Parts: sequence; C-alpha cells; structure tokens
Amino acid sequence: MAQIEVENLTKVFNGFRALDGISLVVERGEIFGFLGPNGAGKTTTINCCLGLIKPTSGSVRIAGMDVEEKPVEVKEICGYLPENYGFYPNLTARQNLLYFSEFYANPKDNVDELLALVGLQDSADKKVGEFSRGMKQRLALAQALINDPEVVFLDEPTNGLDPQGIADFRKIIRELNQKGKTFFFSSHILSEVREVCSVVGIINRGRIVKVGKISELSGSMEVVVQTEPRADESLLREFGEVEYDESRDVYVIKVESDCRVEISRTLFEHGFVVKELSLREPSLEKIYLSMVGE
Ligand SMILES: Nc1ncnc2c1ncn2[C@@H]1O[C@H](COP(=O)(O)OP(=O)(O)OP(=O)(O)O)[C@@H](O)[C@H]1O
Repeated sequence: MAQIEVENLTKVFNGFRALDGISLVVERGEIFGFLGPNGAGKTTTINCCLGLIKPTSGSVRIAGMDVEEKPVEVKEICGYLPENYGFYPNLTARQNLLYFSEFYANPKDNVDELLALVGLQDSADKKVGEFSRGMKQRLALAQALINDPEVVFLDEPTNGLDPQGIADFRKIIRELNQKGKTFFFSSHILSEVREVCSVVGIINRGRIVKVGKISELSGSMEVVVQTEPRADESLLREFGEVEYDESRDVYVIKVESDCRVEISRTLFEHGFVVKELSLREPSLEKIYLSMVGE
C-alpha cells in the first residue's frame, strides 16, 4: 500500500523551477533513499510532502490523505528531521523534547525512552547549548520521533555524526522500520543510502531521473571467469550474455544472480581449471554519476 504518493509536483520560486513535475510512490514499510546533488530539490520535495510549503502545481498524499486538504492530520502522523533544526539552547534535552511534544494533539509520554533510543540518556538534563553537533543531531532524531510517526522524513540525517554515531543511527532506522515505520531518507551520500535503503530515487535539477530497487538500478551483476586453457564461450552462454575481454583474457558474463557454483561445476565437468571466478557487484556510484552527470 502506498504511504507517500507524489504526483506531478512542481515548485517555482521567483521564476526558477526547483521541482519540475516529479512523481514518485513510497510503499508502506519502505526505506526510500532520495539521492541527489546539492540544490537538486530534495528539501523542497520534503517541504511539499509535509505541507510546509505550497506546491505551484501537483499534489502529495500521505497515507491516502491529500496534504493540502488535511495539513494537520498529515503532520500528526509524520516525523521530520530537517537539515537545519533549531533547539532552545538554554533548555535541557528533556525540556526541549517535552516542549516539542506539546505541539501534538496527543503528546506521548515517551521522552526518556526516546533519549535512551538515541543514546542521550546521560545527557537528558544537560543544556542543549552545551551539546556537540553530533549530540544535537541525535536529539533531532529523537524530536522527529516524538509523535510516534508512521512516516519519517530525514533530510541529510547523518550530518555531523561520527562513524559510531552513523552506525547507531542506521541500527535505529532499521529497528524502527522493522516495527513498520516508513522512511523517506534524503541524502547525497551514496554509501549511506546503499546501506539502509531498499528503494532509491535519484533527483537532479528538479526532475526524477531514476527510481528503483538498488539492484535493479545498478544493472546486472557480472561474473568474471578465467580458465586454463581458455574455455569455449558456448559453455558459458547458458548463464547470461558473455563477452570476452581480450586485454585481461577473461570472460565477463552478465548474470541475474550469483551463479558461480554452477559455472565452476560446468567448467570442472568439461575439464577446465578455474583460475579466476569473481562477482562484480552492481555499482550505485556508476549509475548515479551517469544520471547526475557532473
Ligand atoms: N525559498 C526559496 N527561494 C528561492 N529558491 C529556493 C528556495 N528554496 C530552495 N530554492 C532553490 O531551489 C533549488 C532546490 O533547493 P533544495 O533546498 O530543495 O535542494 P536540495 O536538493 O535539498 O539541496 P542540498 O543538498 O544542498 O540541501 C535550489 O536551487 C535552491 O536554491
């Protein structure tokens, strides 16, 4: 079932088309990675999805509700970790979260639980003005979860986190996703998106240039084979399209899945010695750069 439906969304700022008719669907329970370079339109898309800015044309539905028709209801079920968040520096972490929880019709009594979830239980009574950037980022995640949202929008969420913070963050996202939350994860960091997201959309200059599962997007996997003596090409054709790379004296087979065991069995049965049999994983980088182009 679709949880986020963006249809032909356009946003024009003083004659500049920041979004140019984008459409995408995020299914319930998905972690959708929204990839694009700086200025591509990621934050503008999120702002339209949350009803924080009005699109020039097009529409967004969250859990079946039109964002312009039901702005309050949509905000009740959405969480948002913005790129630039603001906390009250003179209030403690706990006080900040309690304050933000009051914005919701049914404030949840879960502030300490959330602080523990993001690893800030020992800093709950510390003023946020004394927090490091990474601590504020953790607190921003807690704030995004304060209303126990069904859908969570994350805009460049690991900015300022150290490697441990990034690992903790991924773990939290995966656990919450297993409990049924849908994530819309905007980033320009490919490795991050590949680690946590099931589906990826690539946006460039206000247009969606590609959407799909990471494996689909990146094209087929390849198996590289070298045998002694050189095997007959026809033996390998049953596994996929075969090309012979003369410079390296290897066959490259485009395969649907990792079928190295079957390939090695066939070669062995025909008396060939396998010198190399490796799998080339799809590269998201390659597809991203070919789409974004600069
Ligand atoms: N309020 C605004 N007024 C005018 N132009 C805007 C406004 N907000 C965004 N833009 C422009 O729209 C384009 C898309 O901006 P947006 O913030 O959505 O990009 P982004 O993909 O989130 O980029 P980044 O990764 O740098 O945050 C940019 O060219 C930006 O300058």
